[in-house]
Parts: sequence; structure tokens; C-alpha cells
Amino acid sequence: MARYELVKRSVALITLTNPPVNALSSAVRHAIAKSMEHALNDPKVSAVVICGENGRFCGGADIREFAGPLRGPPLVPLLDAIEAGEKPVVAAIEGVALGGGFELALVCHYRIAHFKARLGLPEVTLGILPAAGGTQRLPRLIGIPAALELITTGRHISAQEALKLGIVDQVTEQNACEVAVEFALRAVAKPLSSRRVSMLTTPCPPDLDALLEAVTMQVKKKARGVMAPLACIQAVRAAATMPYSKGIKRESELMATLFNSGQARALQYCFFAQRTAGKWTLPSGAQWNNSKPREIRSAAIIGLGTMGRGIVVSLARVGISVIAVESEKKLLETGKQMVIGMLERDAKRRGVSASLNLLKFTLSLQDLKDVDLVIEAVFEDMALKKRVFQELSKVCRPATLLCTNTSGLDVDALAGVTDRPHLVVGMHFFSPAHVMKLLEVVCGPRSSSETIATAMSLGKRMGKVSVAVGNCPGFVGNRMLKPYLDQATFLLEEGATPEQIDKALEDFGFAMGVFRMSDLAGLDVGWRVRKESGLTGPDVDPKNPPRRRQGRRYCPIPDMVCEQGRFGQKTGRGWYMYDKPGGTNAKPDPLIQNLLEMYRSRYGIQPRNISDQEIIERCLFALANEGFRILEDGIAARPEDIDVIYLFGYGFPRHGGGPMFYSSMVGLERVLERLEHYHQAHPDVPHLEPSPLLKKLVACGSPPVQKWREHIKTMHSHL
Ligand SMILES: CC(C)(COP(=O)(O)OP(=O)(O)OC[C@H]1O[C@@H](n2cnc3c(N)ncnc32)[C@H](O)[C@@H]1OP(=O)(O)O)[C@@H](O)C(=O)NCCC(=O)NCCSC(=O)/C=C/CCCCCCCCCCCCC(=O)O
Repeated sequence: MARYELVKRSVALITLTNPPVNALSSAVRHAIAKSMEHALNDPKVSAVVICGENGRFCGGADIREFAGPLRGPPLVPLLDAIEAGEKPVVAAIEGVALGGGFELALVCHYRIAHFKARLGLPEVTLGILPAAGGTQRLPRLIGIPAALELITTGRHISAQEALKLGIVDQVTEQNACEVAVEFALRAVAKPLSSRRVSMLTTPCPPDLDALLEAVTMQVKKKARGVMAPLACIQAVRAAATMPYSKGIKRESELMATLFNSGQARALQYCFFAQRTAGKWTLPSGAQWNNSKPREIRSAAIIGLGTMGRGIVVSLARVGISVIAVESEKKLLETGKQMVIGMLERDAKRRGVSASLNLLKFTLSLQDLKDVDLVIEAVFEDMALKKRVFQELSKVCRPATLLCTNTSGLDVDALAGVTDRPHLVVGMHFFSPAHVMKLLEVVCGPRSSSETIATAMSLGKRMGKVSVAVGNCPGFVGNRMLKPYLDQATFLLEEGATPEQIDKALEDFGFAMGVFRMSDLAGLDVGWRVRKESGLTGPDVDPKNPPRRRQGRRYCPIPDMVCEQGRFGQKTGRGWYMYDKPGGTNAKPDPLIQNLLEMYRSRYGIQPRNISDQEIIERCLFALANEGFRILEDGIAARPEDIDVIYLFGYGFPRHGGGPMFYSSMVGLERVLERLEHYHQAHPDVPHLEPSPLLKKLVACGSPPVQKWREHIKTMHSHL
């Protein structure tokens, strides 16, 4: 777990050897302690260099160990002892120095970083704080404002920024380890006291309280209800106001509160869930590590609407040549100008030059005959999409992959009209596609493993979090959205307001409540879907729209809102009112209040006070209940996949872990009991009827999320 060598006759070189990221597991900590003891006691050794194997210094504490009882040498005394040693210790930072890895570097007397290295204290993103002295040493080294920013955001910084901030002593383009050894030899016999960061006095700004207050406000606004950043601020305050010996105790007290919290468990679950999602698997045995993706050099996008434009930008900025196709000259020109503007702004922000030379704009599908992959992003209309796929089938060479960006239509029906159903797959981007990280890769029953591997790998290349899902109406994300939206509108009928429901969801941690989100997405989208599925249309009596349709409860209020031309932000009116069309500042609208009151009186509904708890339970348990059904149906392979979709595509708060993890935190028995209660009260809402899988899991003693798969195995899989 750590290799010990003597180099240049007097430098002890300690190499951490715990692939893939040299995490500080109990065995690694043990090996560091032993190696340091050896080095400090060996008279031949005059200096020490610590580095990591395979070009990675250290990715921090072993997060997997947090789930069990803490074993092995504790980190704080180990690091204190390194700093207190009488021989100079130099950190040779290559790859990453994160969390505990960064804290290890901070106790070394000197730090040399490779120019490509990244450093940071990302503990806050895991619901904890840098509790191996990081909150006490970093402010002493670089001052309170800069330390606060790094610790409360968890941002990774480049070696160059670390040099500017005074975190590292030298940045090198050569082998950092070799440079560090030479550096160590020169450091021998130099006094070490000023190099022991814990002994430094924290440079304290005169307006400390005001600064801490301002950062607290900022953090509360950005991450509503999240505990870890607030605890980080308190720990940094200790570094400013207490000697190290007391500050480190405060750090440890604050860590103890966070460590066992539900938020920390949820955030650490999210870290692993995101990585698990990349490891897709099909019933055929094909999976991420045995299916080779094709290399994609060129792609075409059909349709330059909002989605198409975002997809073009996502592809071009990772170096893929893109042909963008529109049906009319005017649409093509508008799309082209928008794409160029987006790429230029994106390149400026990233400090690179815009890859405009990779783009071609055309009105002719004939230009697509040689591309490696096509993504269709036309209007959400099955007949139109089928026509496009038939045409593509004729035009593109036989090996071209044909992908659809549909948000819920049948991918297999599209595959069926082509000459290559095995090369057809869904790539469901989220709007705006160049910003949103989520990509649902929709595997049709005939999509080949190579096709799926290619779509997943292309998603990764574009920086997306890609999740493989099965083919059913709405796939995973949008299928689950229906019961969630339904509950919100039923609550409106019963007495709630859009702003009350949104506030409850935003206080829970959602980036946006359901009505604000719908206004942003456009209310006409759902209206069209309801019309197409026969739920509403010209046959419905506009004066007395029925509240039961297709054998179940139906809320006509969203249709009534759309009938008034209120389509959300884009029309300046929706569930809220906005200053102007396209405005984003949502204000409660008395007209909506009126509409709700008239509606209730027309149907004789006595409005009642609805608690935030009821809002959260009905919306979120209905959402998770559909997630259980999706697992039963084999549309998602694992609960982690569903959670990742909701975290990255729908603004579910990370500190809640996602709908499935949240259910397990609340307790599956409780979720079952509440769903039974609400279903009894609303028997005409089938989505509230607890799913068989939920019942099964409760009957099996409510196993942790990671074990649910064992209980789903026997069920049917569409993946
Ligand atoms: C940037 C990365 C390092 C690498 O990225 P990439 O190359 O893309 O690779 P990945 O796919 O992300 O990762 C590869 C695999 O490695 C696994 N991995 C990565 N990092 C870790 C890790 N730190 N631990 C374990 N495993 C890790 C990853 O899961 C992949 O494996 P798999 O595919 O899933 O199988 C990137 O990985 C990254 O960003 N990593 C995380 C970096 C990070 O967040 N580091 C901080 C960790 S927390 C920390 O360091 C904390 C330090 C303080 C410790 C103090 C401990 C004291 C405990 C005291 C508690 C007191 C309370 C007691 C109360 C009581 O009484 O109960």
C-alpha cells in the first residue's frame, strides 16, 4: 500500500500504491505511518519525498470506508507527526491531490506540483468537511477568503492557480517526483519551523465577521438546507480565532455532526451512483466492459430547434465534425447564427478558440451519406420522425448509427422503419443540451451492444452523465414525471397554490418547484401530449371539463391554463406571471388564484389547508412509486440509475440522494404506509397504489438500496 525506497543515497521515497486513486485506506495510512517512522529513524535518510503510483498523488480518504466502523491509524495524528518531523518532507503532486490527499500535501514542508495536477478539498460535496486539518491549515497558508471559497465549494484548482495562491512551491513540466527529490536534497539543513503550516498565524481580515456572514448568506442561497458548507464556515472561523490545537478539536466536533448525517450518506451515495450508472449491463451479458464502442469522428443533427442547437454545440466542442440539417432556409440561417454565437461564448468562457471549422449547415439530407452517426432532433411527432428515419435509411451508408432525441416516443417503432434496427438507439438529451449533464441512452429491443456502447461512450466524451434505460413511453425520467405532476395539480384542486407547492419542494431542496419548472419547460408541450393521447381535445366540454378520464382522476386545470394562451415563461404568463415574454422572474398571478377559486366553486370543492408534509409525501412518494414500477418492468437496471437521472435531469437535491435513495432514508415501511393511506383517500389515482416491488422489499426487511437488485433479478428486463 506504500513502497519505501532510498534514492540518491539519502532521500526516502514513499510511493502510495493503492490503485486507482491511491485513496488513504486504513492499510495505506498504516503503511505511511510505518514508512515515516523508518525514514525519521534511519540516520542515512536526510529528507523524504511522498508521491503516488501511476501519476496520481492521492484521491483522499477511502470513501468506501466511511460506511463501516473506522479502523486503522487515524489521519490527524498521522499527519501532525509528519509535519512535526525534523527531516524535510516534500510532496510530489501528480494527477490529483484531493481531500485527505491535499491535507497530506499540506503537512509536507514543501509541495511540488506537475503542471497538469489538480488540487482541492471536495469533502463538502460528500456532506463532510476536510477533517484532517484542512480547515485549519489552508486558511493559515492562503488566508481566510481564498480558503473559505475552496473549502465551501469543493472546487478543484489547477497547479498554476495553486502556485498563485501560495499552496505549492513549484510547478514543473518534468517528472514531479524527480524534481521533488532534487528539491528535498536542497532543503536538507534548512530550518523547518516556518514550513510547518499549523504553526503559522492565520492572516485575519479586519472585517472577519462581515466576511463570514456574507459567505454564509451566499451558501444558504445556493445550497438551501445543506449542512456541510455551513459547518465548513464554522471550522474556518476556528482557524481565525483559535490556536491550531483548539481549532483542530473544533474541526473534529463539526465533522462528528456531519459524518453520521443523512445528508453525508446521501451525498456519498450520489458519488458512487454516478459511477455505477456508467457500468451498464444487458440481459444478454453485454456490458460496459465487454462491448467495444465505435469511434465517432463525424455526426449529423437533424433539426436546429433548441435541442438540436445544444446537441451541435456539445459535439463540436469535443472535436467532432457536425453537419446540421434544417428543412427551410430561414430556419437554417437562424439556427446557424445561434449555434455560432453559443460556440463563441462557450469558447470565450473556457479560454479556447471556437471550433467553427467543424461545422457545416445544409438543407439536404444527401450530405449525410458519409457521417458516422446521426441524431434526429425534429419536432416530437412520430409520423414526422418515421419519415426522417426512412429517409436516413436510404441516404446514409449502411454502417451509420441512427439515433433519436425523442423525449418519450417508441424508439423501436423508429428502428422498425429503417434497414438497420440494430444500429438505432435513443439519445435523450435534456434542455438546454449543451448545459444539462444528463443523457438517457434508450436501448430498444433490437439495439446492438456495440450501438449502446457507442452512444454511452459518446455521451461520456461530451461530458454527459449517461444512463442506459429501456424503451417505454417517457423512458425513466419523463415516465416518472407524470405521477409527480399529477399530484401537484390534484393538490391545486384540493386547496393549494402553485407558489405553496413550489415553496415546499424548493425548501426540500429542489432547484425549482414543479410549477416554476413547468413554466420554464413550456406548458404547451404537456398539453400536446395530452391531446395526442386522447385525454383532452375538442370533444371535451370547455364549461364543464370532466374530472375523470380514461377511468381515472384527471385534473383539467393545466388544459384551462393553456387554453388562455399561457404557455409559461416564453409567453410571459403560465402558472406565474413574468415581466415580459422570456422573463424569468416568477410572480404569483391573481388571475391564477381566481381561476383556482372559480374552478373549486364550480365543482363544489371545499378548499382545505394542505401541509408541506402532505405536499412532499404525495409528490415524492408518487414519484418513487413509479420508480419501483420502472425497476419491476426492467426499464432501469438499478435504483442508482433512476436516482442519477433525477439528480442530473430534474433538479432533485443531491443531499436527498434521488427519489429511490430518499425513500430508503425515509424508510420503505413508512413510504408504503403513506402510499396506502393516500391511495385509500384517492382510490381513483392508480399511481398512489403501492407497487408490488415496494411491498416485496418491505416484506424482505427493507434492504439497503444497493441490495434491491437482488430482489429485482427475477423480474422482467427490457435492458
Ligand atoms: C478525480 C478522481 C480522483 C478520479 O476521477 P476519474 O479518473 O474520472 O476516476 P473515477 O471513475 O472517478 O474513479 C475511479 C475509481 O476510484 C474510485 N474512487 C475515487 N476516489 C475515491 C476515494 N476517495 N475513495 C474510494 N474510492 C474512490 C471510484 O469510485 C472509481 O471506482 P468505481 O468505478 O466506482 O469502482 C475522482 O475519482 C474523484 O473525484 N474522487 C473523489 C475525490 C474526493 O472526493 N476526495 C475526498 C474524499 S473524503 C476525504 O478525503 C476526507 C478527508 C478527511 C478524513 C478525515 C477522516 C476522519 C473521520 C473521522 C470521523 C469522525 C466522526 C466519528 C463520529 C462517530 O463517533 O461516529
